[in-house]
Amino acid sequence: METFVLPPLPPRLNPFTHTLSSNELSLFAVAASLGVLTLVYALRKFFTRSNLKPVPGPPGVPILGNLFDWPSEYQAETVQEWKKVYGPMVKLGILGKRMIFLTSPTVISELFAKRSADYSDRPRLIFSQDYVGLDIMHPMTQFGADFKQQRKFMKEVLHADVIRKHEDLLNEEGRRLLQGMWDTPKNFDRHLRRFSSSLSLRLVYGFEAMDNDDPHVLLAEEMMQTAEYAVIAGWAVDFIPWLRYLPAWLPGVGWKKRGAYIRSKVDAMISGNYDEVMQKVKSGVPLRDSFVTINMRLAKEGKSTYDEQMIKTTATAIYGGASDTTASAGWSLILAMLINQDAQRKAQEEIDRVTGRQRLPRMADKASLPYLQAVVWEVFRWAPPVPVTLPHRARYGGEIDGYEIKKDDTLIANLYSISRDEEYHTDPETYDPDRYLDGGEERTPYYVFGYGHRRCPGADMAFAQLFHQAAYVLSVFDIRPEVDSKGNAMYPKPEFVGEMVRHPKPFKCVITPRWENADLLFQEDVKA
Ligand code: HEM
Repeated sequence: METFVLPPLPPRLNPFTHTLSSNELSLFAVAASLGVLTLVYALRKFFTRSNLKPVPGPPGVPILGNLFDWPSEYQAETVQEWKKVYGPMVKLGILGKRMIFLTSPTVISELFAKRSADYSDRPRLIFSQDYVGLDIMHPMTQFGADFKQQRKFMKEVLHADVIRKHEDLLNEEGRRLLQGMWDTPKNFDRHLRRFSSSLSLRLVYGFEAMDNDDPHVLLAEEMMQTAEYAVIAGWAVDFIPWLRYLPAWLPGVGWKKRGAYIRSKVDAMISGNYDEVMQKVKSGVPLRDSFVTINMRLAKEGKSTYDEQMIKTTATAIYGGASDTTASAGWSLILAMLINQDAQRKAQEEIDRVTGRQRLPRMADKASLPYLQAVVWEVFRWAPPVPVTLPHRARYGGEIDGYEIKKDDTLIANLYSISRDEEYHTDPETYDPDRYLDGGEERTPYYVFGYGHRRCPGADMAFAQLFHQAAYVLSVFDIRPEVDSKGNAMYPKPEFVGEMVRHPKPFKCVITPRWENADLLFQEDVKA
């Protein structure tokens, strides 16, 4: 098969929303489409008059609209600034498509939770869905029968009770994380990355990743990168659907070949890992029970309603949804503990009261560790790993607070805006676990996982994983700032980057054992 190297990513845009990539677009297509659009726009304006208020937003330019306003970096923060000018809903129009950012907690929960059936579809993206084949992956599946079946399957395997059954896995990977941080504390970010990848790989396929160069981790990363490229790079055919009928040999239609190439990568991830598990099972190679082996067995025994294709794609969606997001949360936890020494000390004192420094915490200790729970929730709020939801499509037109929503509008909730809403959270820029405790009574930020039918199906697992990581790391290590030549502490400024998943910029810290022989905790687990 013909292969080629992916070109550097164009300016990054939000998933599912696109600007035009010049190399893909024929001038003819643009000119013709602009003419048609102008006419359609004028006619529409004339014939459709509504008493509802139009959603406000930056003014833009004729036809191209807000193409040049699209925030390709720091999207959550930019939308938060727009909120101050335009209010709870901010509209951007690009080439006749309407994209509405939702910024207020009440509007978001009204549309995505209360009216979830109307606003839980995904926009139709010809390139990534038809050419790359991502339509069968849960995050991209249109709202309908397939989506509901996938969701049921996900709920069954990611339910809190099921997560509890994986405690041995969390313990094993947690100990390996501690050993890595003990041996090379400066590489804490790599150890956390491996912890997240390996945990997801083992849970889904039963493969262990001993380091970050493990071929399964590399394949998954490549697949995620190419899939993200397919979604966010910006493809003319998504704006001008008739471009799909042009033959692939025409200049400017190279995107068809590129789609096939990306599809081969995605297929390799979907089928490669699955086939390897099948092969190992057939040859009697011992494998830990995983999502794939359990469901393969059930299907073989005729006890499952899910076929092979469903098992494969769900496995890929779980791995894809889990690994980057949980790694991001893991780094943010270390950063939060570093710059909030007081919170770190309080969490460590609470852990010590429960374990007596004689063992590592267990899941059953969760109820006795309310401060640690608050520490974890506050990490999710202070640094939301997925600051804006994936885009939702309005299946019907509607009205909210006197504003008009049109059928096919793309709606994106800025979850970051909720985390910074002063009516929701006091002094929102400050990291403060106490806000949920001792009569603080602020709402637990469940919203960081989204709302309604599209709420993150991995929320319980994500919480369990970060809680476990926090409990283990804070049992054994102190996280301190570096000091300069005069002995002054050098606290990093918290800064975050990333599009779909946002994570802290690299930072330094000093990680040391809390006492001599603290390693006995994870090497022997004295009273496990
Ligand atoms: C730090 C942890 C995580 C955060 C903050 C997070 C957050 C989110 C958010 C905000 C969405 C989009 C909701 C929407 O479009 O309205 C989402 C979707 C999704 N997440 Fe997560 N997530 C996390 C971890 C996980 C884990 C551990 C898994 C799998 C085990 C997972 C699987 C998914 C999937 C499959 C979707 C697509 C759902 C759909 O389209 O219906 N996520 N997540």
